Amino acid sequence: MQALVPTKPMALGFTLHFGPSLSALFLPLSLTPSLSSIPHLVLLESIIQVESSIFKGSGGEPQKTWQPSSGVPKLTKVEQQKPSESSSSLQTVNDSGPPRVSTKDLVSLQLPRPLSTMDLALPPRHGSDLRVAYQGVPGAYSEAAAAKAYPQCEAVPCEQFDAAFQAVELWLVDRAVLPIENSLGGSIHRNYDLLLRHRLHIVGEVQLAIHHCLLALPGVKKEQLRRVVSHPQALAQCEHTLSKLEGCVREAVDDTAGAAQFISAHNLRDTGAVASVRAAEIYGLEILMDGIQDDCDNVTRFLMLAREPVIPRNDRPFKTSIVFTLEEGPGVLFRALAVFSLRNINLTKIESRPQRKRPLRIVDDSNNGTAKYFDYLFYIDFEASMADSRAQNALGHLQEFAIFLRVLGSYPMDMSPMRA
Ligand SMILES: O=C(O)C(=O)C[C@]1(C(=O)O)C=C[C@@H](O)C=C1
Repeated sequence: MQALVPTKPMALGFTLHFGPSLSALFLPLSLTPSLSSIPHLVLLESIIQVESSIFKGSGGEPQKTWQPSSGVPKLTKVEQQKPSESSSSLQTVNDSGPPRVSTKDLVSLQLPRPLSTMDLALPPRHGSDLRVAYQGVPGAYSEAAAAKAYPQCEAVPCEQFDAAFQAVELWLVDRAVLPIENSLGGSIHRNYDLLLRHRLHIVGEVQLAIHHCLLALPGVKKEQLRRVVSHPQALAQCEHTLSKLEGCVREAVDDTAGAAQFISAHNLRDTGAVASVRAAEIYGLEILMDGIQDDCDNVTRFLMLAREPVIPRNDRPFKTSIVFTLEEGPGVLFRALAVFSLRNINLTKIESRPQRKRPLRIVDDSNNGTAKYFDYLFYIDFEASMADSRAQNALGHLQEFAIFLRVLGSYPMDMSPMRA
């Protein structure tokens, strides 16, 4: 676990080091103007990475850099062997003529093999070389979601959601895992807005059971607390329990684990944090209360984001997320939803967000009291893959009358058992 410290040499022959120092090991990524003002370097590295991902090594994972000599055993002369005995051994120095290479030899050479359509259909890299951005500091639920989505990945903390989006766009990380909705608190609107503002693709989803604890410095009693700090969603999810803590005010901070870190760093004996068991372990806090969420079924759904989309498939349950806008008028939203119902496509989520650039629409200025409507963006998740003709036809139909339509991603549904 570490803050964002890309140390890979860039194409211009020097190393970019964005991480401040070792002492800031847990400092999350914040994209500063100076960092975003180096697009040419980033572009160069992007090109390298695009090229390198064309090749696959024998381990089944795309290699970061393809070096023709790296996996190839040195070709040495096979001594004291008659040619007839060494038909399967590769000889470079052969006095009796050029070496003969059999297919068996080629297998042992471990040359990169060409990609097949099967490789392309595989989910994106889940290997240990993947860097995954999340919002928060170590111990945040988002970090656990990143680990569930990409086991053994290197989770990269980011200060804000926006920084996580940009980190993927700038090739500083490979993926981002960000919360989109919670079963108690509802939608995380900021991420809906950012999905539209950025050009990333949803490549997967992961659902995480959220188990909140009330944490404090060792030895502190519940009655001593005058303040409880946490992420606003976490505070809302524990409303019932927290309202029973007398004389305690609630304060929102960027993330749950950040709240725990804050108490620990400032030795605050009058402050508690709502955070995870892992946050308690990392920041040396004690668990005063366990499982304090209002409902034991507290689940947050996270999206996995990447620069490239996954290739939609039909052989396993897929979900597709879209965003669109409509003309104003009676029944237009009804017609939009009907394109799915007509094809028996199940909708799993619908969300509307005001259009920032066009928040008000004057519909009638003939009266004294001018009527104004809000204009909305509609976000819909439906249970079908873009490889499914029903989905293609539904979106073709929607496109006939939607002013704007974008597919945010078509990706495998999270069917895994719930775990915290
Ligand atoms: O603060 C964290 O630990 C987070 O990962 C953020 C977050 C959220 O944004 O909803 C994630 C899951 C929980 O629902 C509470 C907070």
